[in-house]
Amino acid sequence: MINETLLSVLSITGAITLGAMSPGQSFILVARTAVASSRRDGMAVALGMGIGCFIFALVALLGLQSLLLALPWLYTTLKMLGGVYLIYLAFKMLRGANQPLMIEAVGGQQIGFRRAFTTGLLTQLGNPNTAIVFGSVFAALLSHKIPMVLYIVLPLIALAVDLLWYAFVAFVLSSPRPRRVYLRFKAWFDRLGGSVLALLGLKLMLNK
Ligand SMILES: NC(=[NH2+])NCCC[C@H](N)C(=O)O
Repeated sequence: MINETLLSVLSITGAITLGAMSPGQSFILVARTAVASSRRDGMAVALGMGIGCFIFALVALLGLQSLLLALPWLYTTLKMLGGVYLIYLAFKMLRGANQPLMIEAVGGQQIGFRRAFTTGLLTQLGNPNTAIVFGSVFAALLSHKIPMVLYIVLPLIALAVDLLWYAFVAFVLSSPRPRRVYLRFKAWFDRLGGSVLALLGLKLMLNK
C-alpha cells in the first residue's frame, strides 16, 4: 500500500518535471522577464508558475476534470479566457519589440515583483500544457482511493517542481551573457516570442 502510493507519487513527480521542462508559454514568459527585466522579476514569475501549479494540482485532485466534463460551457469559457490573455501578452510583446531596452543600467526595466508574479500566475493558469499534465497524469497515475496526505503532498510537489525549474531558468538567463545576447537581438526575440504566444493563444481558443 505504502509502496504503491510512493510509486505513484514518484511517477507523478517525474511527469510534472517533464511537463515543466518542455517549452511553452510559461517558459517564454520566464525567459523574457529574466533577460529583459531583472533576476528578481524573473524569480517572481517563477513563483507565480509554482503557485499556479499548486492550484492546478489541488483542483485536479478535487475532480475538476469531471466537473469540466459535466459543464462544457465552463470548459469553453476557461479556454477563451486563457486564449485572450495569451494574445494580450503577445500583443504587448510585439508592440514593444522595436523599443530599445536600457537594461545595462542597474535594475533595467523593472516591472515589479507583484506584477511579475501575477503575470506568471495567470499565464500558468491559462496554460493548456499545465492543465493537461495535471488533469490526465493524476487520473492515470493515482488509484481511486487517494490517501488524505496526497491532497497536501502532491500540490506541494507541483509547486516545488515548477518553482525550482523556473527559478533555475530565471537565474541562468538573467546573468550578463544571455542578457547581452538578448539585447542585441531584442526585436527578433520579442517578435518570435510574441508570435509563438499569439499562436498558442489562438490554438487554445480554437481547439476542441
Ligand atoms: N509541470 C508543468 N506541466 N508545468 C507547466 C509547464 C508548462 C510548460 N513548460 C510551458 O512552458 O508552457
